[in-house]
Amino acid sequence: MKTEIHKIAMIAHDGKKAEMVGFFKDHIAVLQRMDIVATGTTGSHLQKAGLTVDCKASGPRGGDAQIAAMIVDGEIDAVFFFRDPMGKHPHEPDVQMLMRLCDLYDVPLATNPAAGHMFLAGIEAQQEA
Ligand SMILES: O=C(CO)COP(=O)(O)O
Repeated sequence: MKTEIHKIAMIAHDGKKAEMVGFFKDHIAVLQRMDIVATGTTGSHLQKAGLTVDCKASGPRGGDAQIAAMIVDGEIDAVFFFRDPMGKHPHEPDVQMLMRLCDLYDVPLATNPAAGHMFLAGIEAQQEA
């Protein structure tokens, strides 16, 4: 696992987008120092909330797959993917692929806000050290 986190991916299913924006607001200081890539609709929510984000395609139109390719290329240090466990997603194979590649390439993957808070607490502690 990479110990320094510079570039992260942020992705949220529709039922989790409000939580993703709240999460961003809770951690605005540390997140603003990172390069952030996001799936399309998640990214536009984050942009509206004030974050500079590189927006890929919307998830159902291949955005998860684009971010998965970046993981293969070693371009992503951590993924925050707030999944909606109650939703059905037409691009579920892409979602599974992205998560599999996180495991294959040992990229930290937070699938809910509680894990995300712990990740960022760890990153903040590293940056202060
Ligand atoms: O569907 C998603 C993740 O699988 C998220 O995509 P959007 O951010 O474009 O809604």
